[in-house]
Amino acid sequence: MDLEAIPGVGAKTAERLAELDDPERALRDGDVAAIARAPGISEGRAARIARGAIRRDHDDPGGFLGTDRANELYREALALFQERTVTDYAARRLETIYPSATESRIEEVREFATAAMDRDPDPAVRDALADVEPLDAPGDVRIRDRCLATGDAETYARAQEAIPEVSVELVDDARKLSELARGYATVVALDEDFTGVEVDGDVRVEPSALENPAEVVPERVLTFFARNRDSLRAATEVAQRAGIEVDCDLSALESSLDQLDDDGQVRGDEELDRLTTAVDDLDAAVSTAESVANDRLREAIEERDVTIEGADLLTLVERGAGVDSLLGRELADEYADAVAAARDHLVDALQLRDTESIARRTFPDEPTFPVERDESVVSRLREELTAARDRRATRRKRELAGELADARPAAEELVDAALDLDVELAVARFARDFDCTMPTLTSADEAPGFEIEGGRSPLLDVPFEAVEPVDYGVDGVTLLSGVNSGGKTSTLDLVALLVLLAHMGLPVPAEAARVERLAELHYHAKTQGTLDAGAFESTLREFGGLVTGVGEEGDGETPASARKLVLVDELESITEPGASAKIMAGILEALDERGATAVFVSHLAREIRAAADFDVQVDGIQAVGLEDGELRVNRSPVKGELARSTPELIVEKLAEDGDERSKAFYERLLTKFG
Ligand SMILES: Nc1ncnc2c1ncn2[C@@H]1O[C@H](COP(=O)(O)OP(=O)(O)OP(=O)(O)O)[C@@H](O)[C@H]1O
Repeated sequence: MDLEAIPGVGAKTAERLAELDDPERALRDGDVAAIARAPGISEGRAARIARGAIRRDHDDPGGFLGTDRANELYREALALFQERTVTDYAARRLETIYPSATESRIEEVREFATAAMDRDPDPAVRDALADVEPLDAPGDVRIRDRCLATGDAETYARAQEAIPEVSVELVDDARKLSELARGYATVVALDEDFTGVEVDGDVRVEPSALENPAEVVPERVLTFFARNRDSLRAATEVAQRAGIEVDCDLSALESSLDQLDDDGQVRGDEELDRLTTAVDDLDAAVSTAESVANDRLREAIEERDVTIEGADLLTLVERGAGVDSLLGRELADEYADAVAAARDHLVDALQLRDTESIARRTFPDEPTFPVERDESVVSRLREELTAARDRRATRRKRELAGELADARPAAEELVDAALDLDVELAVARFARDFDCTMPTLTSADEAPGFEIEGGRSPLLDVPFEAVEPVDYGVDGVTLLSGVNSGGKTSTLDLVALLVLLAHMGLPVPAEAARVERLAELHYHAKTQGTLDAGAFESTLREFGGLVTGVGEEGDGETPASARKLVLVDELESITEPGASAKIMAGILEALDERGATAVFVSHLAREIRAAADFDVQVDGIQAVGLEDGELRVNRSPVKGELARSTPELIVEKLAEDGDERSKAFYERLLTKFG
């Protein structure tokens, strides 16, 4: 894959990405977390790269988000999904979903989202997801008790590549091989020529070892599964609870994982545990056995009156014999009993089997007091037990690694499926939390503009339950008038949000929605206060560029602006009211000529309409009345109605309620609003 073909990836970034284990897979899967593991690539950048790769796959020119406010709303929309993920992976992965103008991309996400909406956001699955993480491939396993040996330079290089966990040694003769066998517990010779060479130590000739690395280093497999055990267990639970189909025998995987401890050692093997405990407890058990013998013997001696004839005593003294020979003569049976008890204790305490006969020789047959261990026998016993333990551990490691080696791809699939489920569940929760539907996308020829029924923005500053549904549809250039705080800005936000979600391929918070498939969304937020001359000029330039499509690509037949949705909030505040009404009228005329869809929120709707040379559509967010000094508002704009402003409403109220004399004054005032 040519990484530099991805939009936004230059030579340097391509080099960094190439350092990943499998950059193609990461990019293909939009795995932002994996891409961010490349050196010097932040998560934000990783998300941009992943989006770039998707854009390349779909021939998507990008650039849907035409303004800062559009971009800001996209971020807010994305955050609503990200809040509903459990894993970091899923949160990052969601960043690959972006508003696109390309049908195939939108369709791809729509298919995914439609299936996701059927998912049941079960809290138990949510809990299980908390421990699922992308699998970590340990690259730092180093095995020091084994080495590979070869006399061939090419095999040497292949071995280093295939099994980097062990050291590879160049050997040309049996002498070198035997030197190695002294330094390593096991030497695996890779050349057929070494067959039959007599060398002391564990030297195996295995010419096919490089094809089965797991047999030489079962630790590779075991460490991988040990490191990822928690994540795999959690993913297993997720799969079981959510009923995800994976090509993996989950109970076999679970039982294999149960046999591993955190550092990749085999656990739960009785024989291995017995041998390990025997090695660990050997010294203590020998000391206790010694005490058993001595306590018994001391007791026996204390209980006995020894009578010895003078002549015998004399012989003993003359021979220089010690008290031991007296013990042998007088207390032979008691000594034998005491030593037998000590030997039994040792064999029982350490649960010895194959090494029982060696263990019994720890205490001598010849009577002595105190009874003492034979250190050389204890050493031999230790060696035998340690070797048996290591043999058992290696065998079990090989067996378990054999069981697990083939399970790795399935394990990867399992974790991927669980992580992907988290992304789906975030979409499912969003759809449920905000009563969503899948929007319809139409081409401008089929139906231009947008049509929203019962849209409710989750971005409002009121709890979602309190959000009143809004119906609104626009096709062409429209002015949106409305009472103060009636919800004009909120309506633009709602329209922009729905348009963005629809172009992301995601469900929208509305009873029904239809949106024209657009190339760009230009949403201009309200300007704070009058602009100075410079800022005014640059804003005007921006609109100039927008309406004339300068520097932008059209598709030849339709002018570029025709596939842009333009949303503008109170542009009048950029300069004095008289001038801004004229400017806005001019912008609307230009947009109208190009067949664009645009909604301009303005308090100067009347003035703009008067200044425009075409019949501008004016819609209004109407106050239904004043209640206790508070406006009651119909949040759905009424088509073709210029909304009465708040001052007008108050004048009207005074004209109705005032006394006869002042009433005439208010009525006259009211006519001014015309
Ligand atoms: N659909 C709705 N449901 C419930 N509350 C809403 C809705 N739309 C708007 N509001 C409430 O009305 C407030 C004012 O809305 P918004 O700022 O959109 O009005 P506006 O007409 O743009 O105001 P201004 O005249 O100051 O520009 C919002 O902060 C929100 O609390």
